[in-house]
Amino acid sequence: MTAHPANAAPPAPAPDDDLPPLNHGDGNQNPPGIGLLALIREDLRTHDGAWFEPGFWAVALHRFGNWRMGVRPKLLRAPFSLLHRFLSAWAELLGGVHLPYTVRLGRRVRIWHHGGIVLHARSIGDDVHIRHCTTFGVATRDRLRAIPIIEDRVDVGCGVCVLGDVTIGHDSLIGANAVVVADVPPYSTAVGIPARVIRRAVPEGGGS
Ligand SMILES: CC(=O)SCCNC(=O)CCNC(=O)[C@H](O)C(C)(C)COP(=O)(O)OP(=O)(O)OC[C@H]1O[C@@H](n2cnc3c(N)ncnc32)[C@H](O)[C@@H]1OP(=O)(O)O
Repeated sequence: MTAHPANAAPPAPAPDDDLPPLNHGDGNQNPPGIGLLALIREDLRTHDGAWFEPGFWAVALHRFGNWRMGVRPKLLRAPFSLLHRFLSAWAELLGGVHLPYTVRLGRRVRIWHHGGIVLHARSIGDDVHIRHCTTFGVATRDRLRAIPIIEDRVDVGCGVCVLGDVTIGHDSLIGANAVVVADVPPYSTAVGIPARVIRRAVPEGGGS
């Protein structure tokens, strides 16, 4: 005998229901308090004026994709969203940097070199450095919201993977080819697979 719908067990929660939704929709992932052009000029300075670098294209297009022009109606954004999708698809194809518009991206983020870079993070802080063949993303396909947070001033070596709902604490260094699957505390140097902290350089006074 089947249970009456009113008595049926509630559906099981999805494995990542404990995590906040991704930053889709109308949210603006650009840093507050600075206009689009000033932001892109700052990104260009961060990339040493190298406007031809795919890392700069990826960051500038991300800024453009989140530009809201101070108007709310989505209709006005639609043509720009399409343009953004088209340009970023081409930039990704040519430069090998995938930086979704849903990532909350800090100021002065520098992407060195290009190729094999996939940055599906919840947020990337200010003054973060990223190199070729770096991946930020999910650890398993059943937890699609479980993606990393990269705090301010993190320096990510080439070939690094940061997987799942983990946080790389600010002012940390991640060694080349490390695979990070657990939180890294601030001011750490982490290396290896799985990454382990080999050093912590907390400034005098304890840092923040
Ligand atoms: C074209 C380009 O130039 S692109 C730029 C490429 N460069 C990068 O990506 C920079 C990434 N930097 C690194 O990987 C560095 O080695 C760092 C930052 C992790 C560590 O540098 P240092 O502080 O000088 O550490 P140091 O060289 O003293 O090594 C400390 C220990 O970690 C080990 N180690 C260092 N780097 C790594 C690594 N990537 N993976 C595994 N172990 C490592 C060392 O063998 C050493 O081990 P031991 O104590 O058992 O001898």
